[in-house]
Amino acid sequence: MAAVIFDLDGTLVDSAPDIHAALNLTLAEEAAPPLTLPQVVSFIGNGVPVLIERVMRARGEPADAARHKDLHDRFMRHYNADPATLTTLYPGVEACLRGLSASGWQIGLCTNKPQGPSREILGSFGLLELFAVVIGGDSLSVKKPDPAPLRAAAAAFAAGPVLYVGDSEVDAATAAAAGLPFALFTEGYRKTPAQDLPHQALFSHFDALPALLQGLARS
Ligand SMILES: O=C(O)COP(=O)(O)O
Ligand SMILES: [Mg+2]
Repeated sequence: MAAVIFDLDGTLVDSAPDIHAALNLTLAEEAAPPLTLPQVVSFIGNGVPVLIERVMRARGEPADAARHKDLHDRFMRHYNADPATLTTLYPGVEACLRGLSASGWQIGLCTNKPQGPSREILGSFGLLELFAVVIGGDSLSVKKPDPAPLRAAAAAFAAGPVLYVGDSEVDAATAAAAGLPFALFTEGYRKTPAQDLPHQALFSHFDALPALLQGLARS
């Protein structure tokens, strides 16, 4: 039985608009100027604590634990209140996931986003029940690119090939560290040229993914 584990932000979903909205609600509370969507996209990938560090750096603020906690907690209140309204599935994602499930693939999620909003986003699209395991940024004491979260997701599956699908430098590094074949989705939040990231396959639309996964599972 083959299994495929997916990253979430920038891979299955374009979640930046909701993250952007929650960050700007947080900044508006202190009459601070808003961030642009491209700025916020560039901050996503390493989980919420790093997202907030990057916001503070972009605003020229010095590192400060109390300030970081205040921004983090206020952001999470806004984000948890509304994580899915502006979030969209990338084209072909639903058909791809349902097709993989129907043809016997086991499916998992490994994301640096906390489990709560991750589950809520998948649930809002009616897709949560397709996932046999959900590992979020708060599931373990470490986040991707540490391989532990991906290994924890892979451990949910019985013997057989386990593949990973993601969009970013973090995902490529995590797959390499975990020793899993990696399919890179090229339309997400990546900042590095795809050819400079370790990967076993590339794809720009989810219609192409099932055939790629079949090939990787046989290799
Ligand atoms: O929450 C993030 O920073 C990114 O999450 P991801 O691991 O789903 O890309
Ligand atoms: Mg991602």
